[in-house]
Amino acid sequence: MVDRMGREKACLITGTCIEGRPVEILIDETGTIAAIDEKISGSERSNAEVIIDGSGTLAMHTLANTHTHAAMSLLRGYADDMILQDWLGQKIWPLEACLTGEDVYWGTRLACIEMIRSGTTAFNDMYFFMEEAARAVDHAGIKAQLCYGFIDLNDHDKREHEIRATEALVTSIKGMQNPRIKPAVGPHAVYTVSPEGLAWLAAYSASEQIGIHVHLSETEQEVLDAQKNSGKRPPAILDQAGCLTDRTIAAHCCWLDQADCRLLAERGTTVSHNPASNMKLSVNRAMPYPWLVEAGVPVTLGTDGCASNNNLDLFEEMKIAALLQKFAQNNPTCLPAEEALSMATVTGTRALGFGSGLLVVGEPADIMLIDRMVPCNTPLHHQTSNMVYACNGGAVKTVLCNGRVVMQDGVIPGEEEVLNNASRAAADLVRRAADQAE
Ligand SMILES: C[C@H]1O[C@@H](n2cnc3c(O)ncnc32)[C@H](O)[C@@H]1O
Ligand SMILES: [Zn+2]
Repeated sequence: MVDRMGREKACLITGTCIEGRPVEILIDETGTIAAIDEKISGSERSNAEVIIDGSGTLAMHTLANTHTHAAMSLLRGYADDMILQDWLGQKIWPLEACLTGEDVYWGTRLACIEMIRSGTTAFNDMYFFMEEAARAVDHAGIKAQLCYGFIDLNDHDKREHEIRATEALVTSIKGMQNPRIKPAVGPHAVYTVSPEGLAWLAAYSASEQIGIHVHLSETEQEVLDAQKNSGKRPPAILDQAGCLTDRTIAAHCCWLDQADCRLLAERGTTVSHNPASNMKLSVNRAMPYPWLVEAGVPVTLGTDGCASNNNLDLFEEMKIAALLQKFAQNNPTCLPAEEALSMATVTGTRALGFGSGLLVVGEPADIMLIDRMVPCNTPLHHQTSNMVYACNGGAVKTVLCNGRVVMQDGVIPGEEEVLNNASRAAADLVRRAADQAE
């Protein structure tokens, strides 16, 4: 907890519940969970200078969004109901050519507010003007792994430009020395990055010991083109360049075959499942969840950007993931609620390197307090079932990140200013793109 002067303070959450057990949670001045007990003892509770009344709530670890493009919140509803190649080529990339750093700042602030409102305090982001995204995450008080979306289209000069942009972002984020913000590298996909670009990114990420965030095997076309152009499937192309590592998060992965899944498992790569985006862009195949689990690949959850989802609510994503897999496998036991919740908490948080994703003593106090007295939590036979199948992010009342309150009883300081600036930035961006097209 931080007071008005910016000093860290110990804090106590009273009156909440963890898995049906009434508890109090003590958070020390470093933002770590110090104690969880039915009643925190008098000597310990006297350390807490701030009390948060959690009565009528359920306390849970917050959620981790492992694939998004946060500033695409400005493009929400701009281009719907199209296939991926047309959506990117005809609508999204022409608009993105007109983006400014200020757009990315306000778009990312807007995305952070939306994520906080729905219980997400850590995300994995790939976009442009990422120094501005880092500033936005810093101001929002949550956690992110940020990378520049590297696209060289097999062009030498573009590649040099993308290399400089990647290095500049990594240097800038390291210089911030903010443990809530990490740099990564972001090869967009095998169809937009040359083998030389991929090899440079692999070597650079290894030397800096930072993550790799990539789109992988999203469409059948991507796989067919890769085979036609190189004789290899997309995971093998990434692997040959050194981009499949235990620091890699690969998004989508809808068109993997069983051998691809085994390769990802051998390399320790994590997958981000993005079911809403995949269905909306109609990629025509569900990510092969049973094959990935059988191979031992960690599977996490991401929303993708707001132009293909069109929100950042991971509660909705948990439900959509569970329903899509059951439907695709014709098996109602596939991806049960407990697994959907683990993907969004434990596996996602670990993949981003922000802790265990568990609400236990010694871990960062990344905590959401969920309203118990709402229809989606009435009755509450099985809490996990309510979280995955009944609730959406609207049930979240209060959110802490590293022990700092970022939303209390539905109030996020500065929200109105962010909404106003994001609306203006979105309108100006669309106007500039229309002028450019004339
Ligand atoms: C960073 C770039 O990635 C683009 N993008 C957003 N969503 C997708 C997707 O589902 N597949 C491929 N590329 C995507 C984004 O618009 C940026 O240009
Ligand atoms: Zn994406």
